[in-house]
Amino acid sequence: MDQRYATSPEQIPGADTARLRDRFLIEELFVPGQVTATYTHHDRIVLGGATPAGGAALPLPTFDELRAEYFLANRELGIVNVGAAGTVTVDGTEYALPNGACLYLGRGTRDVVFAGDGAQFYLFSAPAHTTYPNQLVLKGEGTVRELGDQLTSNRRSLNQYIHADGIRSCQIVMGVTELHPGSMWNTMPAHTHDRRTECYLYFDLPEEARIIHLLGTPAETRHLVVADRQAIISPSWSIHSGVGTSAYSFVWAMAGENQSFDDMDPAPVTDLR
Ligand SMILES: O=C[C@H](O)[C@@H](O)CC(=O)C(=O)O
Ligand SMILES: [Zn+2]
Repeated sequence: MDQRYATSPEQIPGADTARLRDRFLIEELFVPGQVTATYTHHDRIVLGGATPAGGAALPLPTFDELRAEYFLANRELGIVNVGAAGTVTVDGTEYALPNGACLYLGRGTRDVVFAGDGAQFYLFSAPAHTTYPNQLVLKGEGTVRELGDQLTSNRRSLNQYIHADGIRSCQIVMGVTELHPGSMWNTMPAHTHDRRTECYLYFDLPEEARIIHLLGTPAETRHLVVADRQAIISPSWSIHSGVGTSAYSFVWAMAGENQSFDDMDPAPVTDLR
């Protein structure tokens, strides 16, 4: 399991490209036949991918770093399938996850088994104090918010799946934003939320395209060049916004002090440096 300790905004000035990528970018999540995981000490989020292959079922292991008998002993998990249709079997109950479906698994869920060649299950987990029920929601069946404008190249549909008015959880707030064709910008004007860490998994970006992802405090920004199906960690003090050389989608997911989606500190465009 990849371990990433927490970073402070004081570490941003002077960080070169390699350092920024080591700290904030996860380049490979979907490795056929494997479950990958990164433990970030920002809000103790674990994110990764489960990619079944060769017709074999792929169990979710526990990891030494968790000091837990099984992965979900003290945690909850949000899953979004960004690949072909697959299944997740949870303590004997099979859930079918077509592309774009989101499954929530509560604390205490013991056995989690992924299956389906071509399925790519994105995993986002946070510590949980109690058990909320396991629940599945299909693509487009959450709360949908239409954001942005063609004139500012940021028309996008934001789907909220795990949130206060949808699938309930202890900490996780999770959904998928889809850029409309011809729109390239997400989350601009940008924001921070000092009470939550957020991660983005960019996907459905053409192979030759890239996203220029902005991070840092509003007064001290940097960028990462991000390829398809790579993830970024955005500490509470960092903006998280990107522009693609092509349209794309991303899974956004947060954990921390509260679950209030609109608890954001705006970072006006004219304040960015
Ligand atoms: O705190 C919320 C997150 O940054 C995202 O949900 C923003 C987003 O998906 C978008 O603007 O398209
Ligand atoms: Zn945010």
